Amino acid sequence: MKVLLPILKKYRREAVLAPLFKLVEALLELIVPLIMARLIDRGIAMGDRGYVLQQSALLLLLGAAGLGFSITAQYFAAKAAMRLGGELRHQLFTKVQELSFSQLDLFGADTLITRMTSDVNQVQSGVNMVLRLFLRSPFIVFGAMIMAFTIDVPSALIFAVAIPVIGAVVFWILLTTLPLYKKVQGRLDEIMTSTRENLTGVRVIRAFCQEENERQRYAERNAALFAEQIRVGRISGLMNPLTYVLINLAIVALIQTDAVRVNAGILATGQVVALLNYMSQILVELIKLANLIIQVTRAMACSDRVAAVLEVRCDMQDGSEDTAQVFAGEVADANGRKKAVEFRDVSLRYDAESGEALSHISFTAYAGDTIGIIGGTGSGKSSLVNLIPRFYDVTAGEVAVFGEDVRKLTLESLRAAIGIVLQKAELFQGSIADNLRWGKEDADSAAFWEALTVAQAKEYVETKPGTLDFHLEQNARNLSGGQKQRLTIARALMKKPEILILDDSASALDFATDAALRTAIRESAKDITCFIVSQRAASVQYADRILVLDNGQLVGSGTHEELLRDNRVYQEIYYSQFPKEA
Ligand SMILES: Nc1ncnc2c1ncn2[C@@H]1O[C@H](COP(=O)(O)OP(=O)(O)OP(=O)(O)O)[C@@H](O)[C@H]1O
Repeated sequence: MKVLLPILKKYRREAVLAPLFKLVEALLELIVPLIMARLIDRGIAMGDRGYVLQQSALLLLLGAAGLGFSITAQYFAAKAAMRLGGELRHQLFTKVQELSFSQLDLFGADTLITRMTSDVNQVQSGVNMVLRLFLRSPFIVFGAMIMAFTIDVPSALIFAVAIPVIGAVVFWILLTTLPLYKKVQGRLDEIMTSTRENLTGVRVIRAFCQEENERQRYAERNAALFAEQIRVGRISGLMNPLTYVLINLAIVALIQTDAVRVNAGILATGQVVALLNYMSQILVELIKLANLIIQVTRAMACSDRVAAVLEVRCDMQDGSEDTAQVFAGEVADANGRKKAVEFRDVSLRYDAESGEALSHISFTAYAGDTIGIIGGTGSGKSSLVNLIPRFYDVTAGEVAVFGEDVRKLTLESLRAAIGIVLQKAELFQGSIADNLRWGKEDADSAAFWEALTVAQAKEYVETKPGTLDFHLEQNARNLSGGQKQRLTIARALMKKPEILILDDSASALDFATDAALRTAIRESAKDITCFIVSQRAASVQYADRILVLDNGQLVGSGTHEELLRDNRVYQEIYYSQFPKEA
């Protein structure tokens, strides 16, 4: 509710008008049995045709007016609910953009997708129903009871007993199903994860003939969701039969009592019809109320899940200093060199349970240096470079860019100064130019071609229909792996960054292109500080300095020649790729 109320306040006109119109409709509905009673007792019983016609016309008028009020109420309720849904989705999207990488890792992409789609839809339809029914249904239930009292007190006492009993049943079902709905949504998350994994990895699944296993796993998850839905359905399915049985028992009691009272001349037939009518109205409204409660229960469970994301405060505080100014103000050392990146005794742990991904790393990269980072899989190479644009915060120590702790720099200016090409080439639907504009919004075609040339992508882009306007499909599936990588490198170069990080981003390139790429980068921007992460010794061997990582520790630092002479880990990596005899 905490997240819903402020949004609903913005649409208070619709949120107030919808229940009000429903209330007027309910009022008209409550008058109908009274008119029917008069029509029977005064019109039909006394054979007054004119009165019958007059009252029938009044009934028709009430029906038409009720319909009009109902449609207007539906309109306002739907409008408020849709606006709320749209705004919730927007807020979630904005929050997801704000959260740190660790927080995103903690939630996981799949649950975030379910929360932004299915959960928001549930909340939206819950709110729609609440606006229409939360005043109307109780009003009819209690109004009908009061009307019954005005007709006949002993008959009305039956209402007074039936309604709380039914209320208790509904309340019990509500309490029992609320936690179960949360479990159902959790199972939906699992299905979502499984679906996404399967769709994105379909080629690998087929290549490894894992279709049957995957089908099996999916079936298990689906069965778990089904079982959970059946459990909750069994309990909530009791709602209608139980309430019907109770109301019908009350109707039986009512007929029994009233038959005697009609015989005794205390009640007229029309009044009995009105009482039965009120009982039926109560039945219909209680069923609606029960369904409303089920829907609201579900919507509340979903709104809690949405609120859980919205209430998270980003654990990464933005700094206040501008990176460009810090860089301009930096004083060169005695050798005339400026520090670009410095790791001061840095350790990183992704979460409390796991071990350290990086332990006590210290090194300095000077402006214009090319730093190679090499190590086995999982040795911490990506973790190390991810700390420079502050994708994660260090657990201990300090990462400084241009001499200043990255935590003191504004994230925007820090990331604007860094071009990063990630291991997995992510491109977006749109033209090649659209993708390159991510690096520089107002770039012209000369800038595009310059970046493409350095990234060794010019030749293949020229062959594509429409060249810069060539349309990339989802995940750029109409490009090869190497073409995608070169385009992501060009996109990073568009920024003209001070620091360029290539995180294993030349792995799909052949050795000649990889070498040409490194030379072109060096020639195009002499002052650029370049980090090249790779498992290939050939990609890093010409770096000014190579950092060797092993199990999160910095086990070597030096030039290729120094490391080849003294460093066991580097020797192992190098000779595994270039055997000595070769
Ligand atoms: N987001 C994350 N959450 C938790 N643990 C992580 C995360 N990213 C990496 N790790 C862990 O940190 C360690 C170092 O991973 P990292 O990706 O930095 O290695 P790497 O040297 O780049 O490996 P590779 O060459 O295979 O890409 C690994 O044990 C990995 O499981």
